Amino acid sequence: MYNVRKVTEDIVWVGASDRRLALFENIFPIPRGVSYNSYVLLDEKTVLLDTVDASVAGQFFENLEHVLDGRKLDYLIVNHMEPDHCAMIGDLVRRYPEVQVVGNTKTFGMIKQFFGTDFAERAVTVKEGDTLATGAHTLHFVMAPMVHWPEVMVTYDEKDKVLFAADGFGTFGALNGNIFADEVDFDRDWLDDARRYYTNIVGKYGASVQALLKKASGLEIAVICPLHGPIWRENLGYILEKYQKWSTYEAEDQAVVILYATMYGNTASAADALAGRLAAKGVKKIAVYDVSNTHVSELISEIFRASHVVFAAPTYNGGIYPVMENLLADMKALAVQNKTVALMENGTWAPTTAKQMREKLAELKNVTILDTQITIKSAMAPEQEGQLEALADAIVASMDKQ
Ligand SMILES: Cc1cc2nc3c(=O)[nH]c(=O)nc-3n(C[C@H](O)[C@H](O)[C@H](O)COP(=O)(O)O)c2cc1C
Repeated sequence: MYNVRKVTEDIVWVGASDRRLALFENIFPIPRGVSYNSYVLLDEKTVLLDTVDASVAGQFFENLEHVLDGRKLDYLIVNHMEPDHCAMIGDLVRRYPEVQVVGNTKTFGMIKQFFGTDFAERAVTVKEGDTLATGAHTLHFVMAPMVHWPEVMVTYDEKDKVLFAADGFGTFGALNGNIFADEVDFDRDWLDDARRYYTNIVGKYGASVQALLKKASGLEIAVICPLHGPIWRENLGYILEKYQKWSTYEAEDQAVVILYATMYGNTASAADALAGRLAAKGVKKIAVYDVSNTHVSELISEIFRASHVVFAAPTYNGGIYPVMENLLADMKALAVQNKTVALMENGTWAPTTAKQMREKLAELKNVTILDTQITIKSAMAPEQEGQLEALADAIVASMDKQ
């Protein structure tokens, strides 16, 4: 059964959701599923903006056929060539043989790589500032390289003031009938997934996102249509402010996140003890995670959110406990920056993780590593109470008063 919704008078959402996929990109757990958004503009010409992942192809083509209602498809605009959006280009061309494919030079390079042809006979190559008049609407093409692939562009509809934002403003989570952010409790139910999506998938490219936000600030935007998750047509400032913070690596909250690794529970106990001391000193909303039991994408998201992060890890064969080492590598890969961090190490005979974690964290930009740190020899001793207090004091002293 078709399932479509109007975004504006002339623009229709024809996307679909997958609630079966366990791992997005075969990495990220998506217990709430994911949507693949696609949009049709019905004007004198008909335009499709991006296709969908192969997993929802059946639903997508049923939606498209319903919306076109016997009309031919004139244009496909390819804003992003990642296969969760471009997978159906080949099928689409077979089903709608008159369609012209609109993309930039890099788009067509990738189309050739994925589909073995660059559809030269139907290709419309656009560049920054080019427009496409479809009747009452004029579409503007704005290049958005490395948000988060090189070929990415966004499309702006001048008439309805709609920005088709590619993966920008996207989030994990299936759409459940309510396709607009103002129809859901975004802050309660979606923000964590939006942050996890952004920080893990786009997070490395903050400078590119900043460049796009600057270009977008010159446009009058009433609606943001992302390729995943809810559409924004109200309170755009909310999500723009989040993007401003995430892309400049500014913490959303003055908050402490404690990340510990443990085999036998002693480092966990010390981490909890620190959390307790911080709470006693008035720190609120402290978050504590076991790195082995929390997906690294959630840890990355929490690290972006908070101003302060404590890393607590055992020494393992002379190195950093592997799961913690993996997290530190991921932080570097995703260009995490602008944090205040503190360290706790454990070791039964030669604890060295604090030094090693310090070296890795020092490679990140704009990271302040507190001098006060704690070494645990197997289990934290009651005599170390003073050290716990001192570390908690150092963390509190480095936090902005709110
Ligand atoms: C496989 C393995 C390797 C370890 N390697 C070291 C090491 O190189 N240096 C050290 O001081 N302790 C080493 N330890 C000891 C742990 O770091 C220590 O027992 C620590 O207390 C574990 O903390 P936990 O109770 O939080 O798991 C090792 C432990 C294991 C199981």
